[in-house]
Amino acid sequence: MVEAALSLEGITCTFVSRSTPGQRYTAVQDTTLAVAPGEFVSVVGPTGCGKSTLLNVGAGLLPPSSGTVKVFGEPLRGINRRAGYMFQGEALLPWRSALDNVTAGLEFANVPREQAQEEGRLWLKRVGLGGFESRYPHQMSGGMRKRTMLAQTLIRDPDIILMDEPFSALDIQTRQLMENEVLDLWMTKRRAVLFITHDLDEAIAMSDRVVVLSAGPGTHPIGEFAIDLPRPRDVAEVRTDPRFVELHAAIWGVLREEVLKGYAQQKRA
Ligand SMILES: Nc1ncnc2c1ncn2[C@@H]1O[C@H](COP(=O)(O)OP(=O)(O)OP(=O)(O)O)[C@@H](O)[C@H]1O
Repeated sequence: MVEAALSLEGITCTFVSRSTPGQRYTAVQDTTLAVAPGEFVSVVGPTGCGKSTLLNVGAGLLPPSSGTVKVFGEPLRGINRRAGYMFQGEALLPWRSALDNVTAGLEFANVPREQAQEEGRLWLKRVGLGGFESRYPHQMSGGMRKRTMLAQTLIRDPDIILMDEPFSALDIQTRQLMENEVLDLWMTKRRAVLFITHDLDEAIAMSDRVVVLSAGPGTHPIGEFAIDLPRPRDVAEVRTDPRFVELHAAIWGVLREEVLKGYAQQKRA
């Protein structure tokens, strides 16, 4: 069997309340999830169920209360250096130009400035931002900022790419363009991707496999679906494929109840 690029084994995450120290909340319970090298896996689940928590565990940003994280078979200690992480929100430094934001990771890795700048220009071109090197974040649209973040994440060529609802703030057209761009880049490099989304259409259109999480507390996987749609895919066109419709119905059958539970919990909170 091929060694998983990222493997979360029996992960439980319990948070202690800061305001009431005796109070605990188990967000994720006994979750096992693996991504093979070159595989694109999406995790879907109701809002607040623990998707970001799991991704933070995989990134090494949050040590689990129990369970093991392995990266290419090695137990993870500290930050996952083989992973690139694209966050949900804005993660650009406002005082740096697009180019200087993209090259930040290379700078921290002590890559000589000239080489970093050359690679940065290349990556900005790849994400459709050739000519926008000197723009500052406040001078760019939301879509341009997301493209810059994508280049910033991919420039270090990580073996594992962790993405937390990267396009949720974008309008649907820009979002689909970016989803296709990510798929094109992924097809050329075939890195392991763990992609978090609450959008089932996006998950099916992008992935090889979709994992469904239960509502919290004690979130855990309750379903797993292989997405056998042919590649290359266009995320807009693939939605009309009868197999897509079939998969959507099957996954929604599992997810629907959990979404309702998650919604009811949020209303109570
Ligand atoms: N550091 C923390 N301390 C206390 N509780 C936390 C902490 N981090 C997350 N939680 C709680 O754990 C649960 C899961 O949060 P998480 O952000 O992982 O959910 P999510 O599925 O990514 O949510 P969304 O879909 O809204 O982005 C939530 O109830 C959240 O309030």
